[in-house]
Amino acid sequence: MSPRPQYPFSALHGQPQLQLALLLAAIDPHIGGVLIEGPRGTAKSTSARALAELLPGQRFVDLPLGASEEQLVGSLDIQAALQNAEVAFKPGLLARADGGVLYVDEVNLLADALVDLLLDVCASGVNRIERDGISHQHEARIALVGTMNPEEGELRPQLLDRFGLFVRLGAQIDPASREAIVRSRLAFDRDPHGFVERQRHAQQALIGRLEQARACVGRLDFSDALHRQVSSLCHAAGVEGVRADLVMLRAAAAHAAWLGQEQISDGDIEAVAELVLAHRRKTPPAQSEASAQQVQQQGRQQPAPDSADNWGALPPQAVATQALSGARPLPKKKP
Ligand SMILES: Nc1ncnc2c1ncn2[C@@H]1O[C@H](COP(=O)(O)OP(=O)(O)OP(=O)(O)O)[C@@H](O)[C@H]1O
Repeated sequence: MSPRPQYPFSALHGQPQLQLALLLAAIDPHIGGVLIEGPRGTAKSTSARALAELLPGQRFVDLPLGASEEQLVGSLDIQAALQNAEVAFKPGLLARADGGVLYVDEVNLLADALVDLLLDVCASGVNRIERDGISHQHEARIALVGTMNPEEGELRPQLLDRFGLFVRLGAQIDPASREAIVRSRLAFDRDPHGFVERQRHAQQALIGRLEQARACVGRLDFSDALHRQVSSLCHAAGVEGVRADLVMLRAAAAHAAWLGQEQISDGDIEAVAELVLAHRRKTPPAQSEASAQQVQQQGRQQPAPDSADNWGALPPQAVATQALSGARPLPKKKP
């Protein structure tokens, strides 16, 4: 009997902002991961596990709150290095998560130094460790997913800013969504293999799409006009530094790649802006919107991540729906 399967990504209900943020972070890990704020039982861990299944490595690594720095980055056996003149590296959790998802539940309760380190490695894509003049490095292409419940303590603003994207899940789930979620979950629990088999086609579509997006995201470039639009949005939100600008451009490119576009458009920027700005904004949204609109002179606004829409049906622009419905055919692979 094969092992019990995971609940599939294609069967997640609603939460379009969460699904979008996870997919973007998986397309380009340099975005710097996703921080999810929300109450218990809202599919935070289920979605992160489901995301791992869409990735080639299919790796899902849980970072325990008590983890040490050595457990995280790995360790070097200095004795062996001196005796055998070769580096003996014992992989840590970061090495295990390479090519997959690293999940940090209650990241706000993790030691600041560890969060710092984690964010550094995930954003750079490389884990480099050095001990007594001996060093070793390995790739760390990781989609980082952190969760926090604000009732249990805030994350320091410095660390907050270093998470690429932010999603706030609403506390209330409307009755229709509850019913749909519970119905699916019960069906899965009753017959996990049958459930997964029925989702196979939709899952394969997501996997193929993600693979293509990851392959082509690096080729996408943006015009000066789009760059200007990003600068004005970030300026209007009163964010510190330029990390938000960098993340917004990367996230917009990932969004365009996900949709199979040849170019990044202002629609891509609008789709990701709130995910990038929500946790960095110093200027209240209404004020910053007015100010950004002066520059942009156009703009479909997407719902703020804490709006009631979190639980509703996916809006038309929700990327996962587009993939699942097949509304937009996959572009032909370039040779
Ligand atoms: N939107 C959803 N789509 C599918 N399943 C959902 C959804 N929301 C909740 N569930 C189901 O609710 C249960 C709880 O989800 P999960 O354990 O992922 O929550 P969590 O947010 O990680 O909670 P905690 O913070 O307590 O760890 C799971 O069985 C999951 O399948």
